[in-house]
Amino acid sequence: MKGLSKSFHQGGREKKALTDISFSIEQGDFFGLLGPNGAGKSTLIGVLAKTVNPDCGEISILGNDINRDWRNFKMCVGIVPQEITFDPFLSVYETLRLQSGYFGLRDNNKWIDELLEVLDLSDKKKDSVMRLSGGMKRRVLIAQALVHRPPLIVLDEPTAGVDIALRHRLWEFMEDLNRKGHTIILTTHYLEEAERLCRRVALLNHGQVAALEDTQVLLKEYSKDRVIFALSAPLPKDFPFRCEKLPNGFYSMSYSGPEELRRLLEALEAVDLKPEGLELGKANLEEVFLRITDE
Ligand SMILES: Nc1ncnc2c1ncn2[C@@H]1O[C@H](COP(=O)(O)OP(=O)(O)OP(=O)(O)O)[C@@H](O)[C@H]1O
Repeated sequence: MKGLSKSFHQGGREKKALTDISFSIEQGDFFGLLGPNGAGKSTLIGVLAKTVNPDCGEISILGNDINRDWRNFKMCVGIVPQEITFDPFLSVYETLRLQSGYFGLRDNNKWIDELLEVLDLSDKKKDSVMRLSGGMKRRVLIAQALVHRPPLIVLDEPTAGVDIALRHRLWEFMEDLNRKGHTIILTTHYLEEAERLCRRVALLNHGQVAALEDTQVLLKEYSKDRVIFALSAPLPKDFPFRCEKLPNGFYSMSYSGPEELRRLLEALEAVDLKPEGLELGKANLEEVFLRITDE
């Protein structure tokens, strides 16, 4: 996508939801789209779904422009929306057949059965969608987005409000889809989820790209590993490392790499202090997120 911008006008006021968004996602990537509430993630997904008309900019998938090649474009992408909306009178199976029809796929039953199997919905296929539990409805939404085997799958908060067991199953399912060659865009408020799954992330803030990086690079750049320990005596004032005293009396220090940690331990030994209850904390995406969105 290149130069995408979108403003909404409400009550005579202009709200810029997206400002000059430009980035590309490589085929086969597992890409995280992150950002606080109101950052513009849903608007961007709306542009991909063509439910939001951008003021300017271009967007294409595998060389198909959203306007010039809409028929091919829509075959390239499957979107799992955040909100659950179904035709209440249809069964799970009918819902998926209807969606197949939308893509002009008449003979799609074999693939629908496979999807139902892998999403553990086979025994629900005749049930009305509205009678399913929230987690099951979410799985039907995923099946619906996959009926046409799109190379790009966009998942807008697919695990919001689902229990831990199902969340893990969905993670495995997404990883499997990615292994099979599907490119995935995932938006989530669970940063642990993004950290675990996404190879690259874009962080949107106030409608702009605030960071766009390999997840591991971002972790290295913005957040440090941390060591927490207790001491039997206070640290001397001229101690060469900056340690923060926590409310529980423990000390915490950020460090980069094992060499710096080794030097800290040696410095403690040099002043006859022995760290107790030493705990190492890994850098995490939550810290990166807070730091960037705060700035
Ligand atoms: N249809 C609309 N009319 C007016 N303003 C809108 C509309 N859709 C979005 N906005 C505004 O655009 C901005 C971006 O909203 P968007 O829903 O894209 O954010 P988001 O990152 O998806 O947030 P969340 O994490 O809460 O889902 C917000 O300020 C929002 O109020």
